[in-house]
Amino acid sequence: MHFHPTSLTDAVLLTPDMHDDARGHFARLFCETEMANAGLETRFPQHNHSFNHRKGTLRGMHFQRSPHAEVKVVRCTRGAIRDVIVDLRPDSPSYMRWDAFELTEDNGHQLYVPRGFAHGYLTLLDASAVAYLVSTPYTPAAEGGVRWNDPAFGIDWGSEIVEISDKDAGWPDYKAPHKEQD
Ligand SMILES: Cc1cn([C@H]2C[C@H](O)[C@@H](COP(=O)(O)OP(=O)(O)O[C@H]3O[C@@H](C)C(=O)[C@@H](O)[C@H]3O)O2)c(=O)[nH]c1=O
Repeated sequence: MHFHPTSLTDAVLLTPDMHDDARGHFARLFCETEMANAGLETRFPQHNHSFNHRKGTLRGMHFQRSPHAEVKVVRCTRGAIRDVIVDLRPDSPSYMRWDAFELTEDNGHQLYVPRGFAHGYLTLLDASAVAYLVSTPYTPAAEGGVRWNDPAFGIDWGSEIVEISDKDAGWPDYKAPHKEQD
């Protein structure tokens, strides 16, 4: 596994070591030791999967509020997606910035999404599927979202959105969290 820093603080692109032979290839998708050595989360009590019928399907941007904030490790298992993250940590050097990554069935890249980031994706092909590890159990009461076209972020999705849930189309404009008084 190779660990590549991204333009956003603490977000990491993981690329697998491919062991090719006459049968095909072998790749280690998750390694507790390598993740720990890289200073990354190693405990993932949930493993989720989502399938999307159509190219142009957008899911996101989602996060869970503290103390239920989650790390996610996202992989495209079929087709291709544009995976987008936004840093929503006010104390981070990359606060309010976004980045996008093409994750495909063929490149096997995985995106490590730290706690405090909003995450979403747009499918680039019909019948695209995504699997992701999650570090904190699903807690609907702690769920929050950022609208895909919120002018506060100006995310470039790169292609047309044709399918989105009512929930995701309706996230309110982003408001910076209140600074705690000391
Ligand atoms: C996320 C999730 C949803 N569900 C249920 C709730 C609902 O009935 C159905 C679909 O939920 P949603 O519409 O929230 O699914 P979806 O829009 O795919 O939500 C996911 O989006 C991506 C971008 C993420 O980053 C994930 O963390 C997650 O928020 O599945 C669970 O039971 N467990 C889960 O962990």
